[in-house]
Amino acid sequence: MKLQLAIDLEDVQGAIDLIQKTKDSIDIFEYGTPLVINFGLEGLKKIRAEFPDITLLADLKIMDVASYEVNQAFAYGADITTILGVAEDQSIKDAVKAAHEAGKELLVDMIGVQDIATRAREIDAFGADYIGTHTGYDLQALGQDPFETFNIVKNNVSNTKTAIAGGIKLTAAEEIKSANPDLLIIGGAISTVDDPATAAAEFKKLLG
Ligand SMILES: O=C([C@H](O)CO)[C@H](O)[C@H](O)COP(=O)(O)O
Repeated sequence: MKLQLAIDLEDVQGAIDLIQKTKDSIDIFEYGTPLVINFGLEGLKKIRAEFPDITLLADLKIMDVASYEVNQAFAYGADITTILGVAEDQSIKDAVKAAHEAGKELLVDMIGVQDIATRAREIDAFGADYIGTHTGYDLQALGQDPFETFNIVKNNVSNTKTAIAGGIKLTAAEEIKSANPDLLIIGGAISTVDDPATAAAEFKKLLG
């Protein structure tokens, strides 16, 4: 199981400081959607310049013009980018093709998908690298978590690596272990605490 830190901060220097503090424990750093909104891909380029060797995911949550946007993410330094599972089939197929032609990876984010089992099987057939079960902030605020949906996804894919995200805290250790995703994505539970380095190390220890 790999650990991804979602950096949903509102400034690039804060992201750089957070990477510096946590890099011993994190496998993949996510240039989060708030950074994309505030600084575009120029912020990603700055982070790549500071850290040439880390694995960077750009959380673009692409919906259309997939080949172009996927390639832009890679041109600015990403190793992985994201498209929404609710996008058109053609967009997801184009995104997979563009990512693989570039020698990079694509994560399909299932946020907002209603028929999880059917869409998971379809995305599995499209050849995406990761399928991400994701309870967004707006549903976290209503008390929802991603674990039940994750199991539906896991039972409906054969080739695609599984990822899980959405308000996951260390107190969910037993659920994390039982879900056993290929990629555990943690944001606020590391980035908003007083000691992010220790929090990241605790998650890493849990992954074994
Ligand atoms: O993708 C995310 C969200 O939509 C905001 O952009 C978060 O990165 C994801 O939910 C993980 O962060 P936490 O929920 O804070 O763990």
